[in-house]
Amino acid sequence: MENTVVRIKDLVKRYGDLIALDHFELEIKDGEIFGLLGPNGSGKTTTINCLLSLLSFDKGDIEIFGKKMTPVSYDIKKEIGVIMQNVAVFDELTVYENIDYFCGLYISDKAKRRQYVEEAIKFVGLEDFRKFYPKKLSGGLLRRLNIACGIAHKPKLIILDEPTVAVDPQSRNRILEGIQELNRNGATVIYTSHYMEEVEQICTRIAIMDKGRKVAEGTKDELKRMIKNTETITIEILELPGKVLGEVAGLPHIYDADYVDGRLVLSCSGGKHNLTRVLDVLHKHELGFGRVYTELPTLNDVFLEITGKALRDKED
Ligand SMILES: Nc1ncnc2c1ncn2[C@@H]1O[C@H](COP(=O)(O)OP(=O)(O)OP(=O)(O)O)[C@@H](O)[C@H]1O
Repeated sequence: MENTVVRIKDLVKRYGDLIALDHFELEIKDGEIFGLLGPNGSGKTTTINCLLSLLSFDKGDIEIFGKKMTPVSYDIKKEIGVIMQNVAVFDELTVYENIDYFCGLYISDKAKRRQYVEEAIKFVGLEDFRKFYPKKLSGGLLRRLNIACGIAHKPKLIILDEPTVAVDPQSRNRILEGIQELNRNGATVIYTSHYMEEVEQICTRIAIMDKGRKVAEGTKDELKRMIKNTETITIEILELPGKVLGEVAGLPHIYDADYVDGRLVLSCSGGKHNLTRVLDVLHKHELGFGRVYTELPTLNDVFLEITGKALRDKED
């Protein structure tokens, strides 16, 4: 369980003047679902491409399964399954033929290959689409085909680069459950995404990237413990006199209080009875209020606190 599957040391990758990876380090252990989380352009895809030796780099070392990774490390490559951001299948081949083609790159025994292809089709739920050509598949089904092509040869390390972009919720859930099942069956998984909810849902350990650097790493609980925020309280309230806002802001454990558009938002650090104390103040001043909710910190809060900006674009 504790064997190192991937080790990236001091990786530097430049595109001209742009430093895409800035002394990036990473260690991934056997059996992990490792999440590489970061906003667009933070260097996730560049990391994966360097890892796979698809891209040369300026400095650093990469080892996979304890061996140095090079463009001709075919013994390593055959143990890796890759599902890239852009769907890469042949339009002129059917679903079955596509999976058979990719599986055939690694598995020459025909009977074994037939079995593996059938297992992959079943795994992604494309049984009814065996003879379909990719053009006839919806975006979600096409993604599932892409995944089947990447995992049919039963790789020990599976790398998925944003596999759920532009995928409907049903296919998205299926993909996430599928990744967890592959992991339960023994595969180590690297999963890149800028969707923090997905990473929170399935990843056992997470590295957060920004501008080619690793800004934080740990389990999701460890990451959340790194920041000041432990709870955000929101109270819908029509009117809030300035002196009451001041009183609330002065309560213990509240380090930020904001009242905008009828919403009082309080950031708390530690403490057990923050909400009760706030409501006591409102009662004392006989102020009515609407909905009240409290939220635990998210990975976005972690990113926000470390980098000063939100993790993902609004349109996502
Ligand atoms: N071929 C290239 N030539 C020049 N710059 C590039 C190239 N590929 C990537 N970059 C730049 O390198 C940086 C890292 O890009 P990369 O695609 O690795 O980020 P990412 O985190 O995977 O983003 P996304 O979520 O958008 O895929 C970005 O600033 C990007 O514009």
